[in-house]
Amino acid sequence: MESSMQTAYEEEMRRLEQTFAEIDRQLAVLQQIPPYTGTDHTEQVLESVRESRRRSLAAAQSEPYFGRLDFQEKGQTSPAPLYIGKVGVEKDASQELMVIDWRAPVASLFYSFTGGSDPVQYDSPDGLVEGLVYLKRNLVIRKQILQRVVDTFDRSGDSMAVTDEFLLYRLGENKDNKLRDIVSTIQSEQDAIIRAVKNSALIIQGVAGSGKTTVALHRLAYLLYHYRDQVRAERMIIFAPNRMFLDYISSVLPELGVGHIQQTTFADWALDLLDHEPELADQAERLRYWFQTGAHRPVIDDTAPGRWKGSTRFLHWLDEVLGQYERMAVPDSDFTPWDGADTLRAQMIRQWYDVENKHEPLMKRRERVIARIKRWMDMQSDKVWAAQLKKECKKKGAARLRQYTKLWKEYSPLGFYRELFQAGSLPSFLSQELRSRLPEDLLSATAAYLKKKRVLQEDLAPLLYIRAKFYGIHGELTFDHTVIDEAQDFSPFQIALLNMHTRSQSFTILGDLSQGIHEYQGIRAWNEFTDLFGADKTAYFQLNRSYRSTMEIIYFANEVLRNAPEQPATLAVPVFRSGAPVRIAQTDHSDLVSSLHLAINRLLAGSIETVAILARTGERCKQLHTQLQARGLRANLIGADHERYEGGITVVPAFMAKGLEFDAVIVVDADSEHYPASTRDAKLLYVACTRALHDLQLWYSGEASPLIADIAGDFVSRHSST
Ligand SMILES: Nc1ncnc2c1ncn2[C@@H]1O[C@H](COP(=O)(O)OP(=O)(O)OP(=O)(O)O)[C@@H](O)[C@H]1O
Repeated sequence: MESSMQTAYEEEMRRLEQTFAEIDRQLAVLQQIPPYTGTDHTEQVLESVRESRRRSLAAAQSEPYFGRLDFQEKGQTSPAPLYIGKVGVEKDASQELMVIDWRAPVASLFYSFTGGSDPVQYDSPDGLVEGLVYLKRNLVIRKQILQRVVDTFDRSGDSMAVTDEFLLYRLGENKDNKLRDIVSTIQSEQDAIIRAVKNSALIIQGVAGSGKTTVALHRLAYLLYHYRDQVRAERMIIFAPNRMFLDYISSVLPELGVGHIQQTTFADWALDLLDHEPELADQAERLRYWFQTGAHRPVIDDTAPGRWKGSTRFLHWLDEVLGQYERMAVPDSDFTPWDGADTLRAQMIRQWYDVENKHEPLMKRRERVIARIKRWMDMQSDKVWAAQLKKECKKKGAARLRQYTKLWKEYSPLGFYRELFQAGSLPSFLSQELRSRLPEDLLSATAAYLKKKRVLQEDLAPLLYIRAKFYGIHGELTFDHTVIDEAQDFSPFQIALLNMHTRSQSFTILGDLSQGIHEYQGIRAWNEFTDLFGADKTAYFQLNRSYRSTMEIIYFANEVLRNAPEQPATLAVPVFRSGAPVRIAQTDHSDLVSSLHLAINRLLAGSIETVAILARTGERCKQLHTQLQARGLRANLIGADHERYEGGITVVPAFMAKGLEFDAVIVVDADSEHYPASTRDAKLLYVACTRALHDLQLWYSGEASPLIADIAGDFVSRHSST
């Protein structure tokens, strides 16, 4: 160790000991107070504050901070060291901040500072604070042991740039089966997103591995800290593509000290709201259909059911239908409860519906008007004095009301939706002209599913839209903030629907158009979403640096995209982390499994811990998995319904691997049949390649995929056998 670093290490050891002593002291004080279990509200609140303090101090006890920034505020005579950790620690006696919470305004300097001798500033509650940075230091403390001290900027040194040394050290580590927090190495472009203001729809286009998912989770922790009076964790929601992905990201928020945020898939959330009246059609079947290769491959254009039903055109169509329903729902007939009673004119009922309950949702209006008719009927029966006659009138009245309400049918969202597609006579609120605007095959295919109470993914947003129009959206179903991950696979209709559930358009929407492999339901350009919010209510960010993979892997994956007929808008820029060249190998069909077995063992014998075999289809994965198991290799097979990602060796279809990462990836069947030269296939292969952190191999037999056939450079090595 150089002597200056030795001195730095010793200095940090002393500081660390003082911090531990203070944390221990504060914890001891808190632990001496017996937990309050009584019913007094004030005491309960105080106890919950103490409990959360106990928990955060306990977490800080083993790793109190990870960074130090020496900052001299304008007007001060010398720089002061600021220690930054996951939770703030104040010295009780002096209120001096021993550790600053990473989300505090001053901590933003630690992340946004990119070097140079010029003054820097941060936004504090009292206005802009200016000053000079003297030192940026990263500290690795594990289980109370100071393991590393790395200076990434030193004003007294030779270079004025912040170095990537510490970041590279972190990126070089292997990954287990969970995504982790990145508080110690958040980059300035990521920090800008994390700290962006709450009330705007943030749309983030980020290349594979740019940290989108991670950044979104850190942003939630930031919003909870910064807007603590306006947002609650229970009122925030994250939509992720599948349950396995939710499991994969489930550690980050607890690591950041955040709990209770709803994390779900759109389908699970929607089906809950629809009381599980419909059932989702078989997902595996659907994926098989859209991801097949060869002559039967479906064409994807704007008439694909997912794109059609996910469009704002369909939303407007539904609006027209619901408008018709609103106009025609009230029966155009007077109501006389029994012979000899007054008659309630249709016009009056209409007035109750159109004027007095105008602001209620449709089914609520129906309920209110019918309740009003009942009250009117009670007033009528009050005029009848003879008890027996009164009883008869009431009975008659109830029967006639039943007749009347039959004319005013009560619908569930599914029941209503079904009528829109049903063959035969049209419901009164659906004109022939309106119906004829739906494509014929869409009508028949949807009707066939609905007959069995089954729906497709793209039916869920329309159903929820009908639900909202029927019953409204109550407080508990509105969100303070909504995060949508892999948003390129969402439709404009879904986003419009979620906007109805989200206060102040407070969204973090993230995705990558180059990974848009579910184009049959997703978007092609981000303006399909920005148009919904309006340009002034949207903030657009781009993340182009990729942190997951080595330079070699990123260069290679970029070439795959370049070989597609449609050129990508942006390409990933790697951080300077070099590894082995991407290995393209020809393999013989007959010894594929033994080659895989060998290659996996070779990888595991080195520094690799997680390996994925990525194939084109679920069936192929099943086959390979069985054969590998037969050779005694323990591997996890991941299918459409998989709920957990266990790490180790994984066999998974490329489309299911989206969002995940592995130390090493072997893409099998990278031939011209499985990955022809189409943009769809290029995106799929890009997703597959960018799952790898350190090692990527593509194996093919026969003819190599045209997407990889002529990629050349020192980032790739070609082999005639595996
Ligand atoms: N600032 C950072 N410091 C350290 N690691 C980082 C940083 N940013 C991202 N990473 C790492 O890069 C990897 C990719 O992150 P993440 O999965 O959030 O990216 P993504 O953009 O959502 O990727 P994809 O679109 O491919 O699913 C993760 O291992 C994450 O920990």
